[in-house]
Amino acid sequence: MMAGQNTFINEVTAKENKLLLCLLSVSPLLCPVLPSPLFQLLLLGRSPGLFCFSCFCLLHPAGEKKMHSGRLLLEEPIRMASILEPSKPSFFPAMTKIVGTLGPKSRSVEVISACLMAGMSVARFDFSWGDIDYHQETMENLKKAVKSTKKLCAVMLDTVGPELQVVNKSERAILLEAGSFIVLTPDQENEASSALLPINFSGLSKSVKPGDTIFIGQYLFTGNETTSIWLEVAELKGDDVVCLVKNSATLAGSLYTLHISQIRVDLPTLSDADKDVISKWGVRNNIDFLSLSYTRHAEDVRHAREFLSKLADLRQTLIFAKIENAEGLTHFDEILREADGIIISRGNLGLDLPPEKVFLFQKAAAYKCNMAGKPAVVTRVVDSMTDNLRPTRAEATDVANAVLDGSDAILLGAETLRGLYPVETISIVGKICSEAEKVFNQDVYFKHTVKYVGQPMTHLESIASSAVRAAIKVRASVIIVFTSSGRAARLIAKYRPTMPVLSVVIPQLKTNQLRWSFTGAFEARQSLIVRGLFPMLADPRHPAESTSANNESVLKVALDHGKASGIIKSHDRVVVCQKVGDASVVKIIELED
Ligand SMILES: Nc1ncnc2c1ncn2[C@@H]1O[C@H](COP(=O)(O)OP(=O)(O)O)[C@@H](O)[C@H]1O
Ligand SMILES: C=C(OP(=O)(O)O)C(=O)O
Ligand SMILES: [K+]
Ligand SMILES: [Mg+2]
Repeated sequence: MMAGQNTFINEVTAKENKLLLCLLSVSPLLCPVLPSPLFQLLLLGRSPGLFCFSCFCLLHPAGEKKMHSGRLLLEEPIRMASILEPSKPSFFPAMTKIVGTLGPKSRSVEVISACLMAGMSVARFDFSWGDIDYHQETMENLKKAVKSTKKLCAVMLDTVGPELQVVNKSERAILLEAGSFIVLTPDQENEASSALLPINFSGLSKSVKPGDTIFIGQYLFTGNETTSIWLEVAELKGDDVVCLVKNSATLAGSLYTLHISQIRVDLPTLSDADKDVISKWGVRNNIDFLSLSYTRHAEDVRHAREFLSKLADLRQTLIFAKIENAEGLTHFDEILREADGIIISRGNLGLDLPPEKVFLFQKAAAYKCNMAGKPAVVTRVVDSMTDNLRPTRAEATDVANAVLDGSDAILLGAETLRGLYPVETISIVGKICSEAEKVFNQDVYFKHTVKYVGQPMTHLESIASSAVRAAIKVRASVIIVFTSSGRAARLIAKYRPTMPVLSVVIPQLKTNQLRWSFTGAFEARQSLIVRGLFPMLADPRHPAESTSANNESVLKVALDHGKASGIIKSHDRVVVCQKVGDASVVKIIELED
């Protein structure tokens, strides 16, 4: 041991828990000589005056096996008959999270409750459609559903941004014939008809040229409907654009999205209407996530953050950049640095990119998010379930691939908003995710991530990765992590443990000089979009200091919670990540009866 560093052999004895293993802190210099893989380190502490040691002894490059080929699918041959065996029921639908867009078919207390029970953990309110009052009514129902089901749900506000829309006030269906011509006009006084469509953008004729392609589809178009049209720009006439209709279709509904491939729309990413909605509806409902539609530059995220920072508690709102077009794709790296998470918005991206390129963006973007430890959300997975009880085979396979690609969450749009089977959709998507998680090659992923992070790691990162490694080695049924800011829990999730992570959010008392309040609610809800994290709010009456006695009593509550929900059973092993005094500890406990 190096001078000045203590070796701790902890005697942590929870009343009902037998301590299996608990170790010590070691100098990093010693790591190479420790047997590898060693059951992982445990301690990160502070000796008087200086941060000392974090020991990171697993996966030291020396002695490690060479990296696998990198396939993120289990390499062991899969026994064919095992595919037909029914899956064991589990207390939670999947580690991958499901974001549901709430709307006409999913706004009653009953349906929202059923969505929560089926596994939806984030509710998306898309302001491209519906006004503040409409969404507030839905919100009130969500609150009732959360209360009655006792399922926590985060709230995401999705902006309109520079979305081009066609308004059909009369809502009468519009028949369009291939080969005919139609005029797009910014004059919104006009009624929509098969000869003329009013749009919300006056700069269209300055943005396009003859030969350009324009797409118009109903709000949350699904890609397998006959209600979308492709147009070719034929002629520009002042502010109007004359187009040739390329396919016959009937436009249905009150609102359509218009998309011009690879054209920059000169409108702000956060519009005045968005700012108004955020400062009214967003503030009133303490939104957990802002889904920033059509993020095209890192500056868009910085601007949104500055705006949120002035709105009371929305300082804590996380910003998810929606990458929906080629411009956002081009600036992806800088956007990722600035954003808290990414939405791979395949609805619009699927129009802006050639179809054969979409998968590559998804894989590259999810990977970059994983390495940055920021959540990746994939949209538009089971469009056909809007009208059908089962997804197509391609869709079912696509959901599984999104999980293997590393997504944290799946975002459902039309399927839950106006679909006939919102609850069934959530349930089926959850089941597919869960099956994919089982064959996700965690070993390859883990090693790659550790290598990517490099050395020296931050103390917390080494603790987090070690907790995951230890949990897998001892086949723990769950990892329990104590966290205040949520950072420790997110870092554990970054290493994609195969077991659920119970993140025990310890509230902290704070003041804004006017009133006292507790932190914790935002942090708990915000982990509901991260793969594998299951938050639990500790009782705020519980003292926040991480003394042994306090930790033990919170741990007991967490274990009881885990047992009550069926995630922890007698004789299970559990890995716990917490601070004791100044030292961060990873300990492994084995439960008795
Ligand atoms: N109130 C608490 N009691 C015990 N341990 C804690 C508490 N808050 C955080 N920890 C632990 O402290 C370590 C450092 O975490 P920190 O960076 O402070 O995380 P966070 O910001 O998530 O609280 C982690 O091991 C975490 O599990
Ligand atoms: C989710 C998407 O965006 P929107 O807000 O248009 O539904 C998408 O484009 O996939
Ligand atoms: K939107
Ligand atoms: Mg979109």
